[in-house]
Amino acid sequence: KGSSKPQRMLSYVQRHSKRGDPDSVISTIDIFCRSKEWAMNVGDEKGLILDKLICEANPSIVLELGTYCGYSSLRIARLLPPGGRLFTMEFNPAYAKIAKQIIAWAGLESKIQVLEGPSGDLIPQLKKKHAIEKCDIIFIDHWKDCYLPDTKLLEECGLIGKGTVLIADNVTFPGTPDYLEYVRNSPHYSSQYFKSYLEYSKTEDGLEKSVFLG
Ligand SMILES: Oc1cc(-c2ccc(F)cc2)cc2nccnc12
Ligand SMILES: [Mg+2]
Repeated sequence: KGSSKPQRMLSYVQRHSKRGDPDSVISTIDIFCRSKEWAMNVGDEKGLILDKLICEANPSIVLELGTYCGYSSLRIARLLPPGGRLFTMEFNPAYAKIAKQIIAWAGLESKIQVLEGPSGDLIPQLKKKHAIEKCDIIFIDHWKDCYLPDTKLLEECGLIGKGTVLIADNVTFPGTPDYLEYVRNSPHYSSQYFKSYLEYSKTEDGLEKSVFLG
């Protein structure tokens, strides 16, 4: 049977990072991914850009599409103001299970809620089930062909309001052409590309920041 990469990442975190210290957990995951096994976290280079965008927006409610092992959940939640909340959606139950343990190890479980299931099913439940009005920031980092349909669904559900900031990972590699075309050509969004590199690699990638204008 053997272990999975997420399981090996969790073990490495529990052995090499300081419990209750999100920065220690984040840097430990980056060391694991650089020295042991590459993994699809947003990573430290794009992560620094994400940090800056989160701090600038000072968000209360953040939605993340694509939890994986919880790396970006930690990056986001550690910067939230008191009372701020992160809701993160993960389709893969094995990933969600590991993410919850990494989030707990880092001591951020009170700020993060991991929602398991397809984002297309979970998004329409957010308002009623989680008393969410509008999202301040939406970090999109799941399957590339879901970026655009989920953005349209979020608009239809009234979860995107004037000033909502969409931040999308991997818009260059693996690439999300239909999503980019939409946010860059829509009169309702003001978009900006932050050039960087694919996590733990030399390939170009970047984050697209799109502000909803109303
Ligand atoms: O950041 C990412 C990178 C990759 C990815 C795929 C193939 C490669 F060769 C390299 C990197 C996939 C991802 N899927 C979901 C969310 N984020 C991802
Ligand atoms: Mg990604």
